[in-house]
Amino acid sequence: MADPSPARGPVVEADGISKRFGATVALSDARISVAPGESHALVGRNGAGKSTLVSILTGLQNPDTGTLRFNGEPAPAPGDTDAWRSRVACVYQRSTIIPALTVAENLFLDRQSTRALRPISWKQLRRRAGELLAEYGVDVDPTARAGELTVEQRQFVEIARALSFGARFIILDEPTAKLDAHGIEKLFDKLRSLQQQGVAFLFISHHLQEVYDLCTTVTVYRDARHIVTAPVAELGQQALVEAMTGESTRNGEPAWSVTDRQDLDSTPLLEVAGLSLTGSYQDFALTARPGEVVGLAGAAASGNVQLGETLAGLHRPQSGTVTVAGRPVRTGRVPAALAAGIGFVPEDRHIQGLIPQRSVAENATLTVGDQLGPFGTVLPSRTRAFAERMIADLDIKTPGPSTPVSALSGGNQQKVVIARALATEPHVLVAIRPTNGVDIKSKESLLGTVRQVADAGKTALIVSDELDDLRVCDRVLAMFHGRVVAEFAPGWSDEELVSAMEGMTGPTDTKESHVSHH
Ligand SMILES: Nc1ncnc2c1ncn2[C@@H]1O[C@H](COP(=O)(O)OP(=O)(O)OP(=O)(O)O)[C@@H](O)[C@H]1O
Repeated sequence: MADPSPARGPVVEADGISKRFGATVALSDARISVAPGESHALVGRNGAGKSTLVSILTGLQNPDTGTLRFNGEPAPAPGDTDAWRSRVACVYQRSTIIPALTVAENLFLDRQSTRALRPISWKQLRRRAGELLAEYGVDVDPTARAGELTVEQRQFVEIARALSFGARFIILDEPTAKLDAHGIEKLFDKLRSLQQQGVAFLFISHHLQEVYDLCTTVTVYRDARHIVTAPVAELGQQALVEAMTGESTRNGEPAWSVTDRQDLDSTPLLEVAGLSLTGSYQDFALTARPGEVVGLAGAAASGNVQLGETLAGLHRPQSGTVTVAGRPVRTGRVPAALAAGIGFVPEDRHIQGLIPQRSVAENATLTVGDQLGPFGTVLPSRTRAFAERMIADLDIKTPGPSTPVSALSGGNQQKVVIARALATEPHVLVAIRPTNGVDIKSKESLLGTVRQVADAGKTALIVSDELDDLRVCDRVLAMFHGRVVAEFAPGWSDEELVSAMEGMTGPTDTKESHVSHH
């Protein structure tokens, strides 16, 4: 349980931390210090060493060098799980909640200690779960199955569980990656109220706006090193990006700004008509031409993700047709979608995207169909050449094409997924939240790559609720509860698009030419 004595010094203080993995230096003489009750952001490009630091701060890995103290005292011995958990709580981007179990079971799962928190009967378990949830202000029924909760409710349960071991310090590693705007708002409210109770946090995010919204202090890592720690208020966005990239961004126009595109009147590459999937979306229609990047905007329950997945063959719609380059595509089958020329970037690279033990080159070139068959271990030179080009084009940080993707940082794994979708030279690229977990600089080059694909005469569909993803699009369809509620030409304002995604479709200003209702 929580140490009742007042905190002596920083909740965590790490100094001179170095860590190598083979030839890769993940951290080099890095440091971090978080004061009690502080909201501290840690930012850096993909592969900067953030996750490695998290694994060291939580006792999952030993640093090669350096010192680590919690509340002024040396870190617990490796493997003393209870001692680590009582000093530092952590919520990872990937949920550790088990959907088939109740909330109460999830809360008390995996407790090795025999101390007060361990209940004996179901009744007691439920009561203790209720108390625990109340303590952290989490309004969730302890008897509900975790799978029935919303993404943010599940995350709250996870936060409550992590803190229930007594720590007053929590690490949140890209906690907003799976949330829509509404969920993010709720998470931030929760974090602010925890902070008022004296909980400090270390917040990792690629969304710099979130850092400004939530945190008072920011630390920047670059290439395994500590670059700067400063009050958020003293470091403008430009200075922050410069610290992350080591380059000046002055007069840097974003690489993905949309230019005038008049040449879009050729035959459609993608035609969708009357597409419906019960419970997800109804009567969806779209005609997209070569050279076009179309955005499919929408919040969590809008159906936009299921629609993108349907185009990739992952769901069989109840009705409707999909046509690529004039040929009808058999729906509901991934190989058929691939063969028809639909390239796909899935939402969850862990589930649908990658084979972790395989190399960067293999993952970048294998298609979903290939995954089903046997696999050679020798890299053909063509595969290697393609992979090397992609590594350069997408700025993938890896020792080389034969490195297993499991050794890559999260953002760099995402880039491999994109490379793979492009490997088949698809007519139509369907990308779901393609820049999820990708740092700001790589985001530019990645969206620039999508733009190039379209400029080369293909069509791209970006399914996302990220405004930066949608800004690259030639037009954006906004979905709400399974239907397209508005269409926007370039030049839309954040407010009007966000309102449309939230189901408020009334024209909010006089730019009628940008909004047409269906
Ligand atoms: N288990 C491992 N084996 C080999 N290399 C690793 C391993 N874990 C991390 N690395 C390497 O260490 C470096 C730092 O990775 P880390 O995951 O800490 O980056 P990150 O800042 O969290 O990036 P991202 O924003 O993409 O999540 C990367 O070059 C990565 O490839």
